Amino acid sequence: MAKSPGDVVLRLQGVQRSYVSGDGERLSVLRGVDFTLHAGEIVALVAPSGTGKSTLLHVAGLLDSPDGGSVEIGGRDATRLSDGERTVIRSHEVGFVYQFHHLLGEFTARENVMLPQMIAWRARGAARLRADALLGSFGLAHRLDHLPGKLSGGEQQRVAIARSLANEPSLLLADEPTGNLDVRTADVVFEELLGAVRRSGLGALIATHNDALAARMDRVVTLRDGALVAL
Ligand SMILES: Nc1ncnc2c1ncn2[C@@H]1O[C@H](COP(=O)(O)OP(=O)(O)OP(=O)(O)O)[C@@H](O)[C@H]1O
Repeated sequence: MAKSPGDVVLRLQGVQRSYVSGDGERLSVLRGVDFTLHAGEIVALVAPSGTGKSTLLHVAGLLDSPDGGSVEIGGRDATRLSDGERTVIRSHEVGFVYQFHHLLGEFTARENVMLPQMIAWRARGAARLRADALLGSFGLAHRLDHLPGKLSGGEQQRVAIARSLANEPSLLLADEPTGNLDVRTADVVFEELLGAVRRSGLGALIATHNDALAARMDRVVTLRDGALVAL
């Protein structure tokens, strides 16, 4: 659901997550992450490889549960909800974009953007209209019936971005969303992503290794010793 500018869309408090490796050793990746993201705000997450960016995005997007702390989306602490309630929040409130598009190869561009809407119980006709409008806004009106395998890398990633916005989430989480594209295409697609996010008024946390892309966002944070700090 769209939020008013300034509304808190994501609040992490004291979030901890560790992994136990094969030889029984514990690796504490997140050691007390505090973070607040508001509607209309785009934040870059820039940190060296292996410091926990993906872990943080998975926990923030309710794909993974923290060992400690709270994850509030739209004012509700997801760590206190059932799996079913978390799934509903994830599908209605959170959009994800990954480095690799993860489109379903046997479905067309339009169908890939319709699917999450139908899973969230939107009527087929309305889902189709929204898919066509979204894909059109990314310059893909002539690619609606194409299978992902018939699209260029940039087009595939645009479809993935359109899909992430299909259910009008309040929160967008992106993990190297243009990291798999050549520099020029990455630049264009990233600009389109930022434009779409700004128009939607949602809050976005976008992990990138690219300082130039990070500089186009509203603020930059990094992970240091398992905590999130401003850069
Ligand atoms: N399921 C897992 N089991 C054990 N260790 C894991 C698991 N997932 C991640 N890790 C470890 O946790 C640390 C953080 O991983 P994560 O993928 O979050 O880092 P990242 O900052 O996203 O890295 P990159 O930029 O390379 O994608 C790494 O040392 C990784 O090996």
